[in-house]
Amino acid sequence: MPAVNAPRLRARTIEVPHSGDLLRFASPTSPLVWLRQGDGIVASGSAWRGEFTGETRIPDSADAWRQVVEAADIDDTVKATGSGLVAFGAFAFAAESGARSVLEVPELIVGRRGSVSFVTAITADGSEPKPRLPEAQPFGETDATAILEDGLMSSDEHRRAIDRALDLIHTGHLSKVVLAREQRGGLPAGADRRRLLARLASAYPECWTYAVDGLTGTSPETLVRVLERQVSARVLAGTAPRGADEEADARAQARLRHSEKNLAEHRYAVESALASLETLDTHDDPGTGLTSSRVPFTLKLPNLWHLASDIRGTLPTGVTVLDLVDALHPTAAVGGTPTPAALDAILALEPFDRQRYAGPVGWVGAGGDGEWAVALRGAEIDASGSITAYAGGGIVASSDAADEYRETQLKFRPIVEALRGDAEDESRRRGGKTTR
Ligand SMILES: C=C(O[C@H]1C=CC=C(C(=O)O)[C@@H]1O)C(=O)O
Repeated sequence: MPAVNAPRLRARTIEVPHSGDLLRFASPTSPLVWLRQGDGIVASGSAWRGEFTGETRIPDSADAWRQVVEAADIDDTVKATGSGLVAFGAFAFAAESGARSVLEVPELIVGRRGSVSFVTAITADGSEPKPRLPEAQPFGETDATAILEDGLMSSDEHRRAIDRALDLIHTGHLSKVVLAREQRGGLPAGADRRRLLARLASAYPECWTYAVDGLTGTSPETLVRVLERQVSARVLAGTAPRGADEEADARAQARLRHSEKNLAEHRYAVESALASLETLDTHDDPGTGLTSSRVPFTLKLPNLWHLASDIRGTLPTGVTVLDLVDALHPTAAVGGTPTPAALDAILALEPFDRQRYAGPVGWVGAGGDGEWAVALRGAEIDASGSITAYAGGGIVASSDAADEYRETQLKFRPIVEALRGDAEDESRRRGGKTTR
């Protein structure tokens, strides 16, 4: 286990009166945000930061977190989801990535779960933390808008990459590989990034709106969630465009439900998630008792339909949510099947570094609980405002390149429209609801 420079953190949580719009408490330039349906945690400052790279980036972070928690002095009488000592995290998709994987313990967290609002203050210098609700900061004048353009993977290159992936599938090297493309742009200097996050959260209220170390987006896919030892995960794979009117939409939903191509793509993803979680089921207690819905359901998002399956179980003794994140990543919803061959194909066929796109993003608590999503429908936005957005799709034997390209366009929509500044209007047009 790598030795970690773990300071003795002190964390104090208090309940506060209803805090209103949480985003008003986030930093305009380097927000730490985890929100769904108005609940969640936002944070500022840095009390401790761990950076990890390479093959062992996730287990190294799990070890580091154990050491940080062991050394910490925590007083949390609120005991709500996300209260107490918490680290936000984001991990690179690939071991070879140049992107840093991070765990970040902020200095101040403002959170809400249902009717409970709370503030956690954290110090690293031995001083007594003084939690109090800071003043809400109105959004800045400069909006976080940008127009994105194709990056290294033009539509022609995307088609060529899919043809090569299909060759690998037809010659028996792979059953499925998820190929992505990227788009690039830049934020105006001094932009208030909370305005972008507000549009993402309002257009996709049932998705996880996230911002960690510049990784920004709104994901429909729960990689894994542990609350009071209960484990849940939502596997998404298989996609169809929404219909233009109610009837066409119902037809699109029915077609997706019966599409052999999409059902196959989905099956690979569920099997990989179940197999990964079962590797942790080696403890003395009765086990995780994992269950998954036998037939996927259709999940309606403002921009598309997905096939979805929920997995549930109980956390084995001695395991934290970061161990589950390590076991699950990368699922076949973002890598492929078999995983090693799919990862090799991604490295060979995508002419860019995915950075933390399709990697795990979320938070971990001192008790090993936490919520992690797959970082989809978003972008890396660096400190200078330079943006790289990503979207991909699962390629299986019966995939069609033109359909796959259109699917990536649909998956770019949340971040592209929020950056254009019109996601709120779009959500209103669509009725703004995400439903099962
Ligand atoms: C890889 C992405 O989506 C994944 C999640 C849901 C459905 C998917 C699909 O149908 O291909 C992908 O597996 C992405 O949004 O960039």
